[in-house]
Amino acid sequence: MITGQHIPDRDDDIDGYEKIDRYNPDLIHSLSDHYRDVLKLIGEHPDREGLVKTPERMAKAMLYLTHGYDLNAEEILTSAMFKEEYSQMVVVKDIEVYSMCEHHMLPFFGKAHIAYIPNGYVVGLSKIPRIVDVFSRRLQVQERLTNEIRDCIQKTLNPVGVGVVIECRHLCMSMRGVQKQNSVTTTSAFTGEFLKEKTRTEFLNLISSRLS
Ligand SMILES: Nc1nc2c(ncn2[C@@H]2O[C@H](COP(=O)(O)OP(=O)(O)OP(=O)(O)O)[C@@H](O)[C@H]2O)c(=O)[nH]1
Ligand SMILES: [Zn+2]
Repeated sequence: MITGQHIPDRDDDIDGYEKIDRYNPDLIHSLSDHYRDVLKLIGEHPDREGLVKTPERMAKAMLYLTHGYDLNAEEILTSAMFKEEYSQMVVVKDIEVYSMCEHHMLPFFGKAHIAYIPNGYVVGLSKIPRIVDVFSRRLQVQERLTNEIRDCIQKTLNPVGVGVVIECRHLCMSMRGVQKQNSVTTTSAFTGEFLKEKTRTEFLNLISSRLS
């Protein structure tokens, strides 16, 4: 039985998710208590030396792995938009993705490749990987992650088009379940010019080429 349970204040709303005070010590304490119970329920001894600090570590790790709920992708993008007459495709590829599937809360990880064609404004390059983190550091499915990144860039930057390709390995498919060690899932989402075959092909060629 957990005592002194901390129920987070829910007073704000980002992207439809309720904002919590993620690093509130009471919340960490309450989550640690739950993880201590989890350890007992899987047959472990939470008081043995190696596990004494584990519930707190798990609580802090889980709060970190879901910190994307606290971030506002539109704010991040609008904080670094610059008027620029560049009208060719901008591609940021091989962006590391670490997320957790919402079905098993096991990691999926891999790479995102993102492109847009500016429409009077470019965005600070670092902001593109930052918005990948906003949406990936949540409980996700790969398809929704892909669409959320596309929609956020389209809505905020209003480019001529956006292309997003994500390739990931899902631990719920390799270390358990169907146990396929080498399968990779690819998802994609496009708007505007990227719906045309010529532009999409240019993007796909650019992300498959390697710098020597
Ligand atoms: N579409 C999609 N499915 C996912 C993703 N991550 C995990 N899944 C799947 O979610 C499904 C959940 O299916 P269930 O049958 O309810 O769960 P399960 O019994 O654990 O399924 P198995 O993994 O087949 O053992 C599984 O097929 C997972 O492979 C994702 O990002 N996108
Ligand atoms: Zn899963």
